[in-house]
Amino acid sequence: METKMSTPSPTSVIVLILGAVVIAFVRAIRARSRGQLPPGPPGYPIIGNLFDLTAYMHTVYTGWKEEYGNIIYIKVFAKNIVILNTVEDAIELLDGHGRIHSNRPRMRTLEMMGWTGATTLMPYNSLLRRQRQFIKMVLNDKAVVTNLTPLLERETMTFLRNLRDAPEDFPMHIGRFAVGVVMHVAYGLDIESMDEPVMQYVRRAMGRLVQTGTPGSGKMVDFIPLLQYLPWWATEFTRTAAISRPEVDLMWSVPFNMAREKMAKQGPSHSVVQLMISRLGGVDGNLSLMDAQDIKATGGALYAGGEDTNTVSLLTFFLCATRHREAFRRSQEEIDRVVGPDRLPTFADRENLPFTEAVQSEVWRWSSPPNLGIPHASEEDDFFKGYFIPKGTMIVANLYGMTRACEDPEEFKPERYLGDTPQPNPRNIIFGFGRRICPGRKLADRMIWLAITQITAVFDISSVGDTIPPADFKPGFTRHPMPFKCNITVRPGREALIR
Ligand code: HEM
Repeated sequence: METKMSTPSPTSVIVLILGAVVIAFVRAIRARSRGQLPPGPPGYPIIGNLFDLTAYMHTVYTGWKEEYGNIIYIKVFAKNIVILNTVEDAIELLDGHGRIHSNRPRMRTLEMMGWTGATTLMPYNSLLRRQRQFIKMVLNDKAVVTNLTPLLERETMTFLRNLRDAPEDFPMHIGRFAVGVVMHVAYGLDIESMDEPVMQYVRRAMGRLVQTGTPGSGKMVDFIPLLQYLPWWATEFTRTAAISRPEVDLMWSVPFNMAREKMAKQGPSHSVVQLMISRLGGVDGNLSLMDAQDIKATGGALYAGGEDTNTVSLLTFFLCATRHREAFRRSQEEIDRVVGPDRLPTFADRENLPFTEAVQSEVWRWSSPPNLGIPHASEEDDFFKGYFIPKGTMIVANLYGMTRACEDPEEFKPERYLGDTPQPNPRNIIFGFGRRICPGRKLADRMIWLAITQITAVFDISSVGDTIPPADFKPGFTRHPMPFKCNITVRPGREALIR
């Protein structure tokens, strides 16, 4: 644990806070003098909308939309925040004005926890572009189809087997499936069991990250940067950050070293970390310290970006299958009709299974895995739809709100994507926008499709007795359903499909 920070006196802390307050005030006056900011709820002098921040900002923003419209402005201390509530505005601003709005705000919460350098946190600079290029080489549409299909088929079969053998542990099997795919894609490592030592390191750091919640959802250090200089023992968060840093260091280093060793023995696999090591000249020890750190950070970001989002997607699928039996049965009937009982559905069947496709879409719309996009930041002043967006503004896409801009948003209705006037595809929302759009979206789409479709073909899923699990979710960056139970049984005549 790092304990070496010097301890500031109470006077210097007060001076630091007063300094931040004065800077906030001056910046606010300058911003207002340059143009009209978007509308938003009134805040208090100096602290702005601080008291509006909660762990459920997505529902707050969605409620504000009724009152203030599609583009909303709030301010917390010196930080300008613009919330985008519609897909059209998000595409126009984050994609159309992508040159200006592709940066990330400093996320000091995460930096203090040791995540500096991870793709997700990087400013839009040449190093970030290099990370994304390497990720793209492994996860572009064509590579995902040609190189990763055997991996997805293998991992899905393990998932089916685990569900058959211990159905009550379905949340654990979901986690294992997501880990199996992501560890392979990120590092080229095949994980047999969640008890492997490397997974202990990875899960410890991830557990703390997931608990931390949405960037910008209320940690004071994200709004008063000077607080980062508080001693490690001063607040609950500084203590958490101090514990997290060595954990993240291990999470990044241990699988990186394993990938490097494996590669030295077997040659490079189709994985981002191994590709980066080989292209940056590192198998035989020639990797510079900076490159090594950059590769570790990319691996860590891939794991963090891919594991939890996919776990949440599948937990939500099981929740929906339990709550909405008719939709699940209709999907089963479609698969039975198209594929028959004697084999598992494969990607070759995908275009002939429109209802099952619609189930996947509706799972992602009904509960967008991340409630909010990862914030973008503006590199320059900009004008958008008559509003002034000052340089440095944090721009948040309200994914939850966007997926609810439809008729009966709380209803689970896959039919909304079928027929003559289908509703827009949630895949154009939940993966974010512009130059920072999720680079793992094609992989996520295929891995979730295969898992959902094969599980539907093989298993019956139902409630335990008459208890229908509620649609309750934990707070946080991703939308985890509250723990729930369901019955999972192999359908009669389908036993032989699980090998
Ligand atoms: C259902 C699954 C997933 C969802 C919903 C999702 C969603 C997102 C969103 C909303 C962003 C932010 C985009 C923006 O800034 O506008 C993002 C970024 C990112 N995602 Fe995903 N993601 C998923 C799966 C994956 C997978 C499988 C991987 C890789 C294995 C991955 C890796 C990343 C990375 C590295 C970033 C950061 C990109 C950057 O900052 O430039 N994600 N994802």
